Formats: sequence, structure tokens, C-alpha cells
Amino acid sequence: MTAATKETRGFQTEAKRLLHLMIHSLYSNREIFLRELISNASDAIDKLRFAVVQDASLAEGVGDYRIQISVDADAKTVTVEDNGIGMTRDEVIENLGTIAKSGTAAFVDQLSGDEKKDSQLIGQFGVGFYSSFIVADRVEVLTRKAGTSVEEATHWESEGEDEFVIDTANRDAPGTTITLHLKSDADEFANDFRVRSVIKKYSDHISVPVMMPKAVDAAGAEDEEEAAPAAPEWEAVNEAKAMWTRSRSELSDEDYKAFYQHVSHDYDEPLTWSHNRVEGKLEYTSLLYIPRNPPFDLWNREGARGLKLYVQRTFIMDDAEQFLPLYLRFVKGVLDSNDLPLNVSREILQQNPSVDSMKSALTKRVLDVLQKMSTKNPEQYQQFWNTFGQVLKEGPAEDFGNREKITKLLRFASSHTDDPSQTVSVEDYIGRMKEGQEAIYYVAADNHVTAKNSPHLEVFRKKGIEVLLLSDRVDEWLMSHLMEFEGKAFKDVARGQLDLDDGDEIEKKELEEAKEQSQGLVERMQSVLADRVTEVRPTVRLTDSPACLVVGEQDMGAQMRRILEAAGQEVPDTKPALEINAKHPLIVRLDQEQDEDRFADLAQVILDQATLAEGSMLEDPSSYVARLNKLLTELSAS
Ligand SMILES: Nc1ncnc2c1ncn2[C@@H]1O[C@H](COP(=O)(O)OP(=O)(O)OP(=O)(O)O)[C@@H](O)[C@H]1O
Repeated sequence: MTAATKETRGFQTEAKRLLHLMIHSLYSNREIFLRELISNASDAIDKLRFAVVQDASLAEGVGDYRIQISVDADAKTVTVEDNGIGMTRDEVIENLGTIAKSGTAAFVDQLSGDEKKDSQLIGQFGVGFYSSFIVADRVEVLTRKAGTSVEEATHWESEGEDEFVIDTANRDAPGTTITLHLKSDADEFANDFRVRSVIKKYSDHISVPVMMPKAVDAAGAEDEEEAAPAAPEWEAVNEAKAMWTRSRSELSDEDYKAFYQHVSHDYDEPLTWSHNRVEGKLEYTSLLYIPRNPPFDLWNREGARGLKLYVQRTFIMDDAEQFLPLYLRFVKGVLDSNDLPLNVSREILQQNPSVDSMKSALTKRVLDVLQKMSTKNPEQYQQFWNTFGQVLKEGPAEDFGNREKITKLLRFASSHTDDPSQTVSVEDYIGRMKEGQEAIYYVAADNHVTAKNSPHLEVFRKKGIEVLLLSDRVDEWLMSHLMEFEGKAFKDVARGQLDLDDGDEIEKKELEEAKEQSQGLVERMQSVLADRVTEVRPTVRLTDSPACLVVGEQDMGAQMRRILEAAGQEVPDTKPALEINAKHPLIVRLDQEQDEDRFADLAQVILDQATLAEGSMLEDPSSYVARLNKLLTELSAS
């Protein structure tokens, strides 16, 4: 065994920065430190309960699980004590000297120094133990891990600045005691009444009793003589019943919101929740929340996600990701199952058939909650969509079975409003379809303005046909999995031959004429551009632009191609077709050009411009500039 050693260590750099920023930005909401400490104590008890299932000897000397909180008005201290799992010396160093969460450095970099903004961000990150330093200028921790001996306890102490002191100590029973030495301006928390009210506010849903010493009766208080203090009698201050086991009628919105903060560490209120007990072949209770804010690690694929899993009210694990698909990773909550074994591990979860059934039932539940929100409270749904829409868009690719339900939940920008906000549902679109229109049209580009100004939209605008304007990175990926909705196919307006199929005979005739008249021009252009396009053909889809690019029906769209190229992936080498507007003055002028060199230059410039208009980069921009300059010089000379 290593000799008892006292050592002083420095905090990890990120921990130091976070600590500093946190103390300043959470100042106006100081009481949360108590919630954080109670939450940690309750987690520690959950962990011990779970460990005892495997090894009953760990419960020796522990007694009934409880959290005890006491204040000392003279010494200006608050003490939070639990009989949970405790920590070893190494764990203390690891947990209280560093911030082990992935993405911490990136998170700290996001902090701006603006206290209001930072406090919101910090709220989402979860401040945990460090919040003690908002009210304390010195914090002591005495902890002993269950399964270790009296002398193997650890004492940790810090003033929350640069370093902490750690030493070996004695503790009679396993568990953790945290003593806060309050700052002079925070002595309100050395007041029994004040602390009770904070506990009530935040901890009713905690399943273990949070206790405080019973108030001394009046007769005792009158006694001037200092009597030897008797061991306090403790009384529970909170309700101490696992929140989700209570019936919905017993619970208020405030209860649900407080519990949300406990499971999510989000300081804001959730948008909505769904609490259900399921009986029958499978028995479980779920309480699922849709948050209002994105977690800081929403886009980190390793980030924490999933539900808190309990089996028959015994805590099993945080972040059980097996019960919801990835595209619903924003959902927070609790699942308490009666069917899983208590010794369930992540590996067992992967193989257990009832997990799949629960996953599909919970997925449906969340989709139904969202559907209901979208019809009953569209404004709230819009708020949800603006925050989590991009995540939901991963749904159709991941969850084929629920494609229809997810499609109903999607929202898009559209030529109907021309506004970048994504507010149009597929059902809205279908409701506005022209008579005889069979497809749901969309265009995809890198940004909204490029989509909105796409030359491909010209004929649709002329005919008053709505087109969905897609510009999120995930959009082409999404559309490649959507295919159709209620019998209407999704159709990319920049792909394949235009076939509006709207019985416009005049247009058909115009196209036939254009084909005949431009036969010579098409052949000349094709011979110049053969390396770059599959074919040149006249079109009626353009009204204002001279030309546009069209990808083959089965080829990869331009947006997807750019994303894959940017990610360094190989993309198949396919060429688009160039469609020309035979009526456009530039095309008419091109047709009349006798000088073959100038014809070639002009044809290349028209193709390059069509490429730029769809938001793509030119392969050879300097040649484009040189050709254009040459043409401009000739123009000014003539
Ligand atoms: N009372 C306690 N008993 C045992 N371990 C504890 C206790 N308090 C904290 N810890 C350990 O210290 C770690 C860090 O605690 P901290 O409150 O900073 O973060 P967290 O609880 O993991 O995160 P968050 O509060 O954001 O969920 C915990 O994960 C836990 O392992």
C-alpha cells in the first residue's frame, strides 16, 4: 500500500478556466450549487445500490440510504453527506481535479466572457461539483469508497483557485461528506430555513430522503446555558419517491420541470414531455422530455445521449443509447423496465429482444409527441424544428419503417414564401399542388439564396408551381431516402429531363420547334463542350437565364458531390447535360457567331456561368476569367 501522502496538485487548465467563468456567470443563480450536490449524492447512492446487487458485502455499515444536509450558522458552513458509493483517492483526483467530459476544451473555447450568454451555455454543460465555489471560498471533501477500509478514505480540500490538497484520512462508513465554507456574502445558505426551501424546490423527485436535523423545540432554545449538543434527529425534507413511479395526476408541471433539470442538467424548461406506464407483454415506465435547447455536444457523435435506465427502480446506467435511434438523440428522460435483469450491461442490452420492442415503442411515442405538438402548438413545434430539425432529417435514412411519420414532421423553406425559415410541411405543399401535378418538386443548393435564385426554378415560377428550397448539408442525403409521400414522388428540379406533364400543349410545341431550330447550334456546341457535358439540348425550363446544368436521373446531385469532395471522398466522375434557352439573346448571338474561336470561347463561358449559378466551383477559373476578359475587350473594341 502506498504511504499516507499529502500532496498539492494543480487543477487541469480547462477546469481552472471553467471554474473561473462559472463563478462569475452563475452568480445570480447561486442556490443551484445545492441542487448539484444533492444530484451527485443521489447518483452516488444509485451507484452503490446497483453495485450491491452484484456484491451484497458492499452494503455493510451503510444503513438506510439517505442524504443528510446540515448548516452551522456560526461556522458559516453547509455540509452535504451521503452514504453512496464514495470515491478512491485516484477517483477524487480524476473527478474533482479535471473535467473528464469529452468536448470540454471545445466547450470552454465557446465561452465568450459575456456573462449572460455564458451562463446559458454553462447551464447546458452541467456545472456539477464546481458550482460549490460560487458560494464557498473553501470546500472540503471526505470520502470513502464502498469496499475499502476505514483508513483508506480521502480528504480533498481547495479554495477553488489554482490547486487542491489531497490527503489520506479515516472515515467510519463508505460515502461522501462535502463541507462548504461559505463566502461572507453567501451566509444566507448557513440558514436552516433557506436551505430547506431550496431542497424542497429542487429535490422532491429524488428517490432517496434528503434530510435535515429536526428543529430544536422552543423550550430548548430558551435555555441560555450551552447544553452539550445531542446527536440531531433527522427528518426528510423532500417527498423521496422516484418521480416516474407516481401517477400523472399526482404530479404538477413544476414537478416535471424540476425532474427534467435533474436528468438533463439543462437549466431551461423542456418544451414538452410524455409520461407513460406500459403494461402487458412488456412492462415499463417511460418519462421522455423534448428539450428547448440543444446540448453543447449535439453534433459530437461520441456525445452523451440516451435515457437514464432503471430496472425495477434500481438505477442501472446513464445514457442508455439502445432505446432510441440516433436521430432522436436530443430526447432526455428515464426508462424503468420490469423485464430486464438487474445485472444488465450494455452488451446484454444489445442482444436483448425486449430492448428492440421498447426501442420501437419509444420511437413511436416520441414521433407521436412531436406530431401532436405540430398540430396543437405549431409555434412551439417551429421552435423545436429550428433547434433540432437537422437532427430529425437524419431519420428517413436511419429508420425506414417510420419514414412516413418522419416525413410529416419535416419542414422546408419553399418558393411559396421565398423566406429562408423552414416552415412548410409536405402536407402544406400537397395542399397547394396544381391540378394534375404529380410530383413534389425541390431544388438543393449550398445556401438559401443560391437555391432561391436557381435557374431551374424559372419555369416553375412562371407556372406558379411551388418548389421546396433545400440548403442544409444533410438535405440531399435526406432526399435520397425520401422517394415519395402519399403517392407523390419527390423530384429534384435539377435532375433528369423536365417533364412537368401538365398538358401544356403550347409549351410542347415550343420545345419541338426549339429542337428543330437549334439543331445546328446544338451540334456546334456539343463539339466544343464534349469533354465537359454529356449533351447540349434546348429546354423550356428557362425564362431569364441562357443555360443551366442538369444531372442525370441516376447521378449524384451537385450538393452531395461538393460535400463528399470536401470530405476528401472519391466521387464518381459523371458529367451533367447543358440545357440552353434558345430564345435568350446570348444564345441567339452565339448561334450567329461565325468566328469559330469566338464561338468556342462564348460557349465555354456560358457553361462556366451555368456551373457558377448552381453554386459549384469552376475547375479552371483562370481560363474562365481570361475568356471573359477577351470577350469584353473585343466588345469594347467593336
Ligand atoms: N457525492 C459523490 N459521491 C461519489 N462520487 C461523486 C460525488 N460527487 C461527485 N462525484 C464524482 O465526481 C464526478 C464529477 O462530478 P460533477 O458534479 O463535477 O460532474 P457530473 O456529475 O459527472 O456531471 P454533471 O453534474 O454535469 O452531470 C461525478 O461524475 C462522480 O463520479
